[in-house]
Amino acid sequence: MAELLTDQEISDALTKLPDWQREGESIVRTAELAGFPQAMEVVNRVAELAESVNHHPDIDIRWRTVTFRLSTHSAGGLTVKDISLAEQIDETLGSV
Ligand SMILES: C[C@H](O)[C@H](O)[C@H]1CNC2=NC(N)=NC(=O)C2=N1
Repeated sequence: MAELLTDQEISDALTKLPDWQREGESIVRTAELAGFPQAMEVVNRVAELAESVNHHPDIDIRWRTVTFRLSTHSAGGLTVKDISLAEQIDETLGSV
C-alpha cells in the first residue's frame, strides 16, 4: 500500500501543482471549461487515466466547472498516487 505523505512532502509537491490546494487529507482543483461538452470530454479522459492507474478522483461537474478531489482512500490520506494523478489531470486540462 502507498505510504502517506508528510505535511512537508505535500507542501513540496504542491509547489509544482499551483492549481491545486490542500483541503485536509485531500488535494482539490477546479477548472472552468469552454462549455459542458468540453467538461465532459475532460472528465472522460480523466476517467480513462484513473482506470489505467487504478486510482480515482472524486469529480464534481457543474455545467462547465469541474472539480477534482484526490485522496488515497485505502491509506486514509495523501500518497504519491494522488500527486501523480494530479499531474496527469493537469496535462489533460492543458490539452483541451
Ligand atoms: C480495489 C481497488 O484497487 C481499490 O479500491 C482502488 C481503486 N481506486 C482508488 N482510488 C482512490 N482515490 N483511492 C483508493 O484507495 C483506491 N483504491
